[in-house]
Amino acid sequence: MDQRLQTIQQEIKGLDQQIAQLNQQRAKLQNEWQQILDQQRSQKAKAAKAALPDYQQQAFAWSPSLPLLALKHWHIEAFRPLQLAIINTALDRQRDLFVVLPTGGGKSLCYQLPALVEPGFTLVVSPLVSLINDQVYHLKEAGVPVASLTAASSKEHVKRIQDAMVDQHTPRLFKLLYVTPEKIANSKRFMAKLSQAYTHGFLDRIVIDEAHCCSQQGHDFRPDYKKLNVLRTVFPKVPIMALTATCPWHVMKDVLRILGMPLPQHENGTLVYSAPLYRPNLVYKVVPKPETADLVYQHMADWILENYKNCSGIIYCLTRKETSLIAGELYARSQGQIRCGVYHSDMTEEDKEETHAMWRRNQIHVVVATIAFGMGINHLQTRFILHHTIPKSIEGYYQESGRAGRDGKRAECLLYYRGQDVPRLASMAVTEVQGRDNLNAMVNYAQDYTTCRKILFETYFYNDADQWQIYGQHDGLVNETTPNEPCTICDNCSRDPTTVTTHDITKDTITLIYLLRALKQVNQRVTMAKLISAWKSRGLKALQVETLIQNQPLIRLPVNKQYTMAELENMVNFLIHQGYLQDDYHFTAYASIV
Ligand SMILES: Nc1ncnc2c1ncn2[C@@H]1O[C@H](COP(=O)(O)OP(=O)(O)OP(=O)(O)O)[C@@H](O)[C@H]1O
Repeated sequence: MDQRLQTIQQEIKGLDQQIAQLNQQRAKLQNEWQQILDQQRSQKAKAAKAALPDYQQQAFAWSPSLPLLALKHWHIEAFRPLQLAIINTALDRQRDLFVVLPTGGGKSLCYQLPALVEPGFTLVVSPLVSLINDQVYHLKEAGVPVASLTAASSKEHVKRIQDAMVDQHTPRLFKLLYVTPEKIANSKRFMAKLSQAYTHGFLDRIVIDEAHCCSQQGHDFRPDYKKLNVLRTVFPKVPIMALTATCPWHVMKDVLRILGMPLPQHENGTLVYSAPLYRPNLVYKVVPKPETADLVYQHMADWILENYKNCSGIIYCLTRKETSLIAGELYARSQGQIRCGVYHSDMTEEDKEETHAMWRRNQIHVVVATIAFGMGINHLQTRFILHHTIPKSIEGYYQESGRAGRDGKRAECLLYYRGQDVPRLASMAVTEVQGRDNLNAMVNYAQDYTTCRKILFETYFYNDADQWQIYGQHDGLVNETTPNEPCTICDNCSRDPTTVTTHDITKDTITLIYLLRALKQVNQRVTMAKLISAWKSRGLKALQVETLIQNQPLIRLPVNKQYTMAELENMVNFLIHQGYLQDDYHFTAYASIV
C-alpha cells in the first residue's frame, strides 16, 4: 500500500513537472505570437502612414484659403513649422490627431483655422472658464464667430446657443463652441442637442484642449476630463484633436485610451505631431536655497533688482500663506521697487482677475502665486519665473516655467532647491497616482549638477518615444537644436566642470543604514530632519536608542562632519531616488508625516 502511495506521489510529481514545462513553453509561444502580431501591426501602420498625403508639402483643395484666413483673422503671415501639417491633417479628416506643441507654440490656430474652413462647427472642451473667456474674447476680436457655454451662462444664452447648434441655416452663429468638461459630463440636455447636431452632420470636430488633464498619471488631472470618453462612443465618426504642451509618452498613452483614440502604432492610428519642447530663449538654473527664510527673501529681492528691475515675472510658491508673505517681504526689502500682487485659489474671481490685469498692464511687476496661476496666462513679456519650492513634477515645472519669454526674447527660470522641502512635497504627492515617481524625477532634475537641463527635459518627456511613429519630432520651432545637443546656456552647461566634485558616499550610507536598522529594531519613526541631525551630529544618542542595539557591529558614528545639512538632505533624496531607501508615510488627523 505504502509503495503504491509512493508511486502515485512520484507520478503526480512527474506530471507537475510536465505541466510546469508545458506552461513555460506556452508562455514562450504566446510571447512570440504577440511579438509577431506587434510587428505585423507596426508594419501595416507604417505602410498606411506612408500612403497618407504629405501634409507638410502637398496642395489640397483648401490650401489657397488657409493663408488668406490666417492673415485676415490673426494677421499671421507665415505658419510655424508644424502648424500647416496639423491643419492639413485635420482638414483631410482621415485620422485623429494628438498635438504636443510647447507652451506658446501656437496650438490654438491648429483647430481654429480648420473650423473656419469646414461647414459645421467645432466643439472645444477647455478646462477653465477663464481660459474659455480669454479665447472667446480674442476670437471675437479676430472676427471669428464663436460661442461658449459654461456654468455662468444665462438660461436665455444657453437656449439661443443650443438652438443654433441644430439650426440648418448658414451662416452659422458660431464656428467654434467652447464648453467646460462638466457640460459633457453633467448636462443631458446639452448632450441631446449635440447628438442632434451630429445626426444633421453639423459637428465637424471635437477638440480636447489641455488633454493631459484626462490622465491621473499626469500633473493636472481633472475628474470631469475622464468622463470625456463618452464623446467617442456617442459620436464615433467625428475626428478628435487632442492638444497639450506637456505630455510624457506614458501619459499620452493613457489619454488616448481614455478618449477612445486609436494608438499611433495601430493601422489608422492617431497621428501624433510633436515639436521639441525646448525653448532656446529660456535659461534654466537651479539655485541652492539659502538656509533661512530671511536669506531666501533677500536673495530673491537682490536677484530681481540686479537682473530684472521693473520687468514682469512670476514667483511660484507652495502655499497660499507663502504668497502674501513673500510679496510683502519683496516689497519691503526693495523699498517698494518690486511691486507684487498675489494670486491663489482662495481669492474671489474678481480679485484674481484684478491681479492678472494689473500684471499684464505692468502696474505690478511680480505675481507671487500658487499653481492656481496657471493655464491661459499669456503675458508675452514675462522675463523670469522663480520657484520658491520645487514643483511636484517635471511636467508641472515645464508648464509653469514655460510662461516665461513668450515673446521669444531671453528669459530666466530659477528653481530654488533644498532637499528638506522634499518630505513636505512627498506627503502631498503620496495620494496622487504616480505622485512619488513624479516627485522623484523632479528631485533628480534639481540634484543634477552636470547634465544639460534641455537634455534632462527631453530624456524625461521622450524616453520611450522610439515606440511611437511621430511626425515632425525634429522640425520644431525657431532656432531648434537637435535633441541630444546641450543647450549651452543653462547652469549646468555654463558651469566649469572642474568645480564639480564627486564623493564616494558608501561609508556614509552604511552609517545611515545602520542608524535606520537600529531605529527599525525599536520601532521608532523619524522625520528626515531628525534623521539627518542624528546622522550629522549626535548619532544614536540623539535618538535615545543606543542602549537597545548593543549587538550591532560597531560603525563609526556620526557621519563625516565635512557635509552640510543641505548636502546630507541631498544624499538622502538621492538614495531614495536610487531605490536604496524608501520613505514611509503615516497620517494623523492634521497631517501626513513622511
Ligand atoms: N504662425 C504664427 N505666427 C505668428 N504668431 C503666431 C503664429 N501662430 C500662433 N501665433 C501667436 O502665438 C501666440 C501663442 O499662441 P497660442 O495661444 O495658440 O499658444 P498655445 O500653444 O495655445 O500656448 P498654451 O500652451 O499656453 O496654451 C498667440 O499670440 C498667437 O496669436
